[in-house]
Amino acid sequence: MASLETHELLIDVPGRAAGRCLDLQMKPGERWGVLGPNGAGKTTLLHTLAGLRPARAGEVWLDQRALARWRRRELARWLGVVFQEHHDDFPATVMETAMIGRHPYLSPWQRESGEDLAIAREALRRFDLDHLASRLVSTLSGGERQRVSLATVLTQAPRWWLVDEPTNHLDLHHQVAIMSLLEEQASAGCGVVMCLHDLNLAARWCSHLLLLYPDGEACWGPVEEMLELTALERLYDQPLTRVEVEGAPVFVPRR
Ligand SMILES: Nc1ncnc2c1ncn2[C@@H]1O[C@H](COP(=O)(O)OP(=O)(O)OP(=O)(O)O)[C@@H](O)[C@H]1O
Repeated sequence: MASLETHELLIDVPGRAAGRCLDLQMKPGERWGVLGPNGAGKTTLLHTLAGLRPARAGEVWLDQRALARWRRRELARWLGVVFQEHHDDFPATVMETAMIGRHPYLSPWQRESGEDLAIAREALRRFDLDHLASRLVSTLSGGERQRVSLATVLTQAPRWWLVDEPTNHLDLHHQVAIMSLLEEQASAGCGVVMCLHDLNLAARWCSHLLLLYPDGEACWGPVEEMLELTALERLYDQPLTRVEVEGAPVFVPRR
């Protein structure tokens, strides 16, 4: 059971006095959405889950082993992270960037094989990036760069996807494409944790939700239990209207 768990985890949000300890049990096949207003700690949590940032207290466990006991290289095969910000200072093409996803599988001096290349090509095709394979990433639009980041993680083929705002910069077609891909990954036995700002994408595509409040409070559970109007209004400090569309809840901010 390659589950991702947090044991009495307190994320380290600078300046925050306290918060609720998180005891999450996230299982392969599940799609967790992390919701909360700006500054609530969504990215901090994601980075803590990835072992990129120390917790204030508690531990993250992956596959029944504390993250601290994993070797970095081994972890790189298990956890794929899509960051919110793209740092493309290094002049690399789209294909070269996607191929970074194969590095955890290669020894230091080993060159990528034809199979590695085929995996990267397929990931680029999946994100409509094949025609941009030889372009420098620095010349791409925001949405194209986001798709390169996602394609790089698809090339990496991790067991867990940790994605900070997957639909950032994406047009509607590509928003649905990435959410479908994450659903597909979960159906194939991967786990997904994604920070989202769009309540309606969360309602439609997530199996579980974690609500993070700015004061450090938190609650979590299956999506149908978490989409409670007053809890969401308190979360965003924003009156909302709930309607049903095609049997699914849709939340609209009230003016
Ligand atoms: N290195 C840092 N130094 C000081 N404060 C920080 C640092 N990193 C994060 N913070 C603060 O911690 C809080 C949580 O940040 P985080 O990025 O996790 O929020 P978020 O919920 O992802 O927000 P958003 O929705 O805006 O992306 C914010 O108030 C942020 O300013």
